[in-house]
Amino acid sequence: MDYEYHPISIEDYDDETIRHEQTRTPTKPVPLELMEQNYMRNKNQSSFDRLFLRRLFRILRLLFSPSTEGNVIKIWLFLICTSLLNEVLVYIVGTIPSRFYTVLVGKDFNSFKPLMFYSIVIVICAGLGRSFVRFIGGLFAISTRKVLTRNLHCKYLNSNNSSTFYRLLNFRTDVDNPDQRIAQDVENFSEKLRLICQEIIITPVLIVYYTYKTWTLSGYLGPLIIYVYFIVGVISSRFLIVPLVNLVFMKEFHEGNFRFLHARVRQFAESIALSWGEKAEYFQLDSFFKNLLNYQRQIIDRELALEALTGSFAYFGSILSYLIIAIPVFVGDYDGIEKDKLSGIISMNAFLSLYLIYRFTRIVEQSTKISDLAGYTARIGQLFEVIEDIDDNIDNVDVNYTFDDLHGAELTIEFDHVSFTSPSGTPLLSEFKFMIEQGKNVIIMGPNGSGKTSLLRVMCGLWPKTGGRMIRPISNNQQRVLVYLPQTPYLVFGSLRDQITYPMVNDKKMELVSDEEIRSLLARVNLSHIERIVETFDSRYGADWDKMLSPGEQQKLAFARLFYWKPVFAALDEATSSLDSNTEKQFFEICKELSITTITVSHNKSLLQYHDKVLLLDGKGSYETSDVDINGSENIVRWIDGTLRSFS
Ligand SMILES: Nc1ncnc2c1ncn2[C@@H]1O[C@H](COP(=O)(O)OP(=O)(O)OP(=O)(O)O)[C@@H](O)[C@H]1O
Repeated sequence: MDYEYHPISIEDYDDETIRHEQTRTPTKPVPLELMEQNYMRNKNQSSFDRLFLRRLFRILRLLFSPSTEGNVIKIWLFLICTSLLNEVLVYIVGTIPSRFYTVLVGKDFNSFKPLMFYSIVIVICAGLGRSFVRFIGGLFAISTRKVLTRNLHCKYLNSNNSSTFYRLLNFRTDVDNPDQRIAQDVENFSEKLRLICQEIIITPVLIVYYTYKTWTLSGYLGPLIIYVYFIVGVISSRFLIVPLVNLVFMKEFHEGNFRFLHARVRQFAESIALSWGEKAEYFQLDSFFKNLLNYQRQIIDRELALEALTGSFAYFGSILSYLIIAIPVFVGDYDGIEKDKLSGIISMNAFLSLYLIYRFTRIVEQSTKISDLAGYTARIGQLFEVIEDIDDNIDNVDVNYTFDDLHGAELTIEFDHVSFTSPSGTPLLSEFKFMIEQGKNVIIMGPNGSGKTSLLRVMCGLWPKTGGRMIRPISNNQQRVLVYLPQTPYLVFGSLRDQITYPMVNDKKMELVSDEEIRSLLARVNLSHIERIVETFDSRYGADWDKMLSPGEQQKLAFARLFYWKPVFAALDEATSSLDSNTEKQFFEICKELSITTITVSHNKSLLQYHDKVLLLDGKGSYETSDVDINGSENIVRWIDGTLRSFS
């Protein structure tokens, strides 16, 4: 399936088209306000209906699948058993006062002592029972979080199609803040689910039991009235839950933006401070925060109405039990029964129906938690759907070959009539026919925004094409085909050894890459002095790498990574922009020595001397190519200047 760019205007968004359209047609970024409007308009994305149930069942299926690693089923069964035991203990504790009453009225000291001992033991057990229910509830929440987060992580960053997260972050305008959804919404979901389950896990068993008991004492009318009462409660609370679900969804959207903004202040602290930008940041953060508070306030307003309804519902339940008892009394069913016996029947009846009603009110009382749960379910469910949608629609027209297919021949990356556009629909290259050959360095030049970096994105399979195909090699375990170095290197959240070996995934890095090897790589890129800055090669410096090294040193470290991997091709996207010309020369010479073919993006004509071919892009779809003739460097510069002038 080939991707096409068809920018969709926000007006075109409707429920059904969004998901399907956007999978095939990545759109230009949507401003935050429009995204918010879009969410508000498509409230059924976060509704409390069949979609909610479908998403919830999907999540529950994942949690309770026997192959799931989190032991959720075992913990769930354990929670049921502990809750039942706790219920029995609570019941026994409830009988203690009447037993004391009998013993005290009869002044029976002999029975008082064992009763006191028994009561102490039972009360301690009941206390322990309650704590255990909470403890196992906590384990349940952890397992839920573990299963959901790991599953999402796996789909987001560890799927067969390695660019799922990139497409999600760059092309999907229908999903905000995936990081917030994975980190925060899943946790909130797990916590709400635990609270609801803890409250009502054994309710079905108790309801069946007490329905039967009430039926035998008061006939079918008692349970029937209670069931009607419950259904009315559920239906009326549903009306108040529906708007709450969307508010919770929206609040989390703003929560995500707010956190992201704070993270950016941290990341760009120096740039902000050097541009005296504190006030601007303060006002921006404050306006985001106000938005967030606005939703939080709307939620508690709505919750007040919901709480008032469920509270009144609970109190009404206690009166209802007397109505149930009154019916047989006034209809005359109990006529002829002695008064003493009648009061016993009435009190038993009252107890049973009250208990049944209490169980139902506990369910209705979960309404606010259920509305939160529905909001989080919408956010997590939507993320699952979009990720799968991306994976189902991967561009698969390209031909990938491995080293084994080559039988010793040279590697090439071939663009076969490739066309692509920018996300806003501007054609950047049309019918592009070009071959990058092993051993022949290529330099890509052109005006700003002409699509040089985008060509590398297409080459690496990140951006979709509107036509054509590529024939390209893929890495195997022994040899990496391509390493990409951007202008601002990506420094990982780890140690010096991690910086050099990135993206190696191996706990045995220390054995695979010796300290000597690191030292020699550092020496090759003139960075030996950073050995003095770090404690050890394995001390982790988190986000501090950006501060510890100057931009030029960061670029040098990126080259150390390149020289460690020795790939066949290196895409150097302005990767030497902060280096002095001697270092630049030295690095291109090392690339040659290590047989690394460079695909360089640069505006710097002094780099021409290290390349064999030049590719000029005009940013409107056309391109020109030429061999770089070192002997006639003035000629090639003249040709480039002339061609670039003709482009504009
Ligand atoms: N994520 C994006 N969303 C929307 N437009 C984008 C995105 N990324 C790039 N573009 C647009 O695509 C066009 C090509 O961008 P690209 O980064 O490839 O240009 P470039 O030739 O590398 O520019 P420069 O010389 O400034 O580095 C630009 O007009 C840019 O605005």
